Amino acid sequence: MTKPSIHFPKDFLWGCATSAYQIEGSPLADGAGPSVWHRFSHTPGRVQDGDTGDVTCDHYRRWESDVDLMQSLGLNSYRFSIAWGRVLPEGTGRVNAAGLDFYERLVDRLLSRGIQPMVTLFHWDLPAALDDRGGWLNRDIAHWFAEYANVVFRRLDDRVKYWTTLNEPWVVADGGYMHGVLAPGHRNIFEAPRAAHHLMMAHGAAVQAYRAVGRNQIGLVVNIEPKYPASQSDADLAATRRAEAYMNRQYLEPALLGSYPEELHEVFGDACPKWPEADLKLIKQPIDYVGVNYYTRAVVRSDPTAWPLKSTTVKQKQHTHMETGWEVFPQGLVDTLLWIRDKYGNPPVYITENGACFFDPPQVEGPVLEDPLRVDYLRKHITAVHTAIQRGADIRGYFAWSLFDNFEWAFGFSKRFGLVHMNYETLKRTLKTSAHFYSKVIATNGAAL
Ligand SMILES: N=[N+]=NCCCCNC(=O)[C@@H]1[C@H]2[C@H](O)[C@@H](O)[C@H](O)[C@@H](CO)[C@@H]12
Repeated sequence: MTKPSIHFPKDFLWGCATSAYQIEGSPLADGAGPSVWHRFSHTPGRVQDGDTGDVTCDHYRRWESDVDLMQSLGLNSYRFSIAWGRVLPEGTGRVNAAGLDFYERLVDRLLSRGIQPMVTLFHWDLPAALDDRGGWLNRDIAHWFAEYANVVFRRLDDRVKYWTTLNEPWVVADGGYMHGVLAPGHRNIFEAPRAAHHLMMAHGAAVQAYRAVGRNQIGLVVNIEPKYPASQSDADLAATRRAEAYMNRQYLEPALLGSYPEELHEVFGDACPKWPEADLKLIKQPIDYVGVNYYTRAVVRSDPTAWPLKSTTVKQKQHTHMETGWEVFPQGLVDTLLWIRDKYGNPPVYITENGACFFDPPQVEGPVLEDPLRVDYLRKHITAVHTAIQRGADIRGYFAWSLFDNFEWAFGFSKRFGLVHMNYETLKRTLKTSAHFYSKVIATNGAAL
């Protein structure tokens, strides 16, 4: 039987995603102020092998040829983030013209190559000067973030059609304030929900500011990891509900519904704050789309000894090279997209990140490096997106994570997610077979899957 031909909607965005601290390098160049990730990566023991973002892919200096590489792949869109500290070195007040100019030149070159920019305002690299003033623990950060957003909107909204306020606030609150494994490295259950709330207030303040000056689209990017109970026992079902509320609903629901899931009281206990209604009203600014970052699912088992969720995830068979063994589970992406369709009124959705790190075979020299596991992962997950579209989900684009191998936060350079291999000594970019595969998928709008 011939395979039914797959076609995506006519104006579907096909892109790759990156973030400033992970690919740019030159974190202090041309007047830029340091971020919390500059400090964190320069603190011994915080990042594997002592890796830092000082050079990484050197995109800050190689951006022109990198945009030409994107064009050669046939991308019609590119998702990247702006480093807040390049634009406002102290986080507020003085604008660093050189920093803003860098991003303006990048946007102009992308557009000249027929590539639509999708710009993230915050992808974890908070200016260190603001962390010194409390960072995400200070309610004033909503105003600081709106001030920064306004500077960028006024310069670029005539050319940037797709804006994102925050990338994955869950990771910042959970990694940076609950477990302390990411910048700024706090381990405090009383801080985590406050950081989470102030992140969402900043999101709302930036969207509110955008409506006064912007004419295009703005949204929020969340990581969604669907939770499946390890058994139908009451304990496992309750643990699964807590895990889903903590990761998947804690940010989406204040943004879309103006309320927090009740299960958060079970997670945070007496650390669970009570917020004024006005805060929730600010957070619930109408947005134009939801960005979904999908990597894997979690099979959840109750574990009363596990902090703070009292649950653990059960490792599954086929998984990627992530330490916690992210399972390859494309059905989870279908389930996630239909869950959003049904639970939140079928909002426009972009898959703003999807990809995998595998232990790619030893990097032999040559024009193309073989990465069959990543090709298989991308094929299955892009097919899952198509399945969800056929079942009525309003999906408008897909961004592979990531264009290049890059700085994978606390894992440093040990994890490779790129469709393009990065030689960190020579900075040579080498296409992997997944890059060629993705090019064909884009060129045929999905038919080559
Ligand atoms: N779903 N799930 N699973 C568990 C939670 C995952 C949270 N981490 C991410 O999604 C990060 C996102 C980040 O934007 C990017 O900066 C990171 O490089 C990638 C790869 O790590 C992903």
